[in-house]
Amino acid sequence: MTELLVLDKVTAGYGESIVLEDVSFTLKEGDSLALLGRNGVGKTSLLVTLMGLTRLHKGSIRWAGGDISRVSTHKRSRAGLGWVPQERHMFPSLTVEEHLTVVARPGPWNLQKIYQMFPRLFERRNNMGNQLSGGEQQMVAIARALMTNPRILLLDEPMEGLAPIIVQELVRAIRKLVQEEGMSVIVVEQHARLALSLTQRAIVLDRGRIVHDSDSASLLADGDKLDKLVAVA
Ligand SMILES: Nc1ncnc2c1ncn2[C@@H]1O[C@H](COP(=O)(O)OP(=O)(O)OP(=O)(O)O)[C@@H](O)[C@H]1O
Repeated sequence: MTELLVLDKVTAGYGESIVLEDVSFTLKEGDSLALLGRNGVGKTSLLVTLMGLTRLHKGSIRWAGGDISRVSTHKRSRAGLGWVPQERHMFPSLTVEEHLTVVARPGPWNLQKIYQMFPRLFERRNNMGNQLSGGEQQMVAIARALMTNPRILLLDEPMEGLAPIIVQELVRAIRKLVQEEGMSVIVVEQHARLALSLTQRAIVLDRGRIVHDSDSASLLADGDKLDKLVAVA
């Protein structure tokens, strides 16, 4: 399969300050990557950099064969980068269904397919954005990104702050996306073991640099190493 995303020695940050250094990796269509590391090591900044919202000091980002290093966020989104930021950005005056239809772009993901993936959103389709639980908001955020028919989903801590029962529902949906739909994903997650169980590959960042890159299963199997790298209990 051809390369979908290629980061080549990416050094980026906010203004003059650098938070990512010399970051290189390649993903192919259908790859799933867990992006792990302690708080503040640059995981969110990496997703934000893919969307063109930091200052790229050095290196390049290639997407589907073209250089997008200097391309606007809007164009990256149109080119198939589906970003689900940590803040869920619900509109209180829009229903669930309106949240989905306003961003729809042609492709396999439509309302019917979304409601199959998230039956709870079908039940809540006429509820307003401010009448949803945190978990339901997260589902809307993911569903909204899917409605743009992206070629990759960038998920920033999708399980954060959610009740265990909802986490299970989300995990099922993300697993289905990755394993059955073949969706390419990068998932940033504090719950390292959960993220590793959902993905094929894992990259660990420390102070903006890649300090580990392997398949997810082998990192999951090496608990000592994982704990050292991400300091989970
Ligand atoms: N908008 C910003 N302006 C300036 N510095 C920022 C900005 N956002 C993040 N940073 C800094 O960049 C570094 C990396 O932060 P980032 O949020 O990417 O880390 P993270 O690994 O996602 O952490 P967390 O798990 O806490 O979200 C931190 O030192 C942070 O203070």
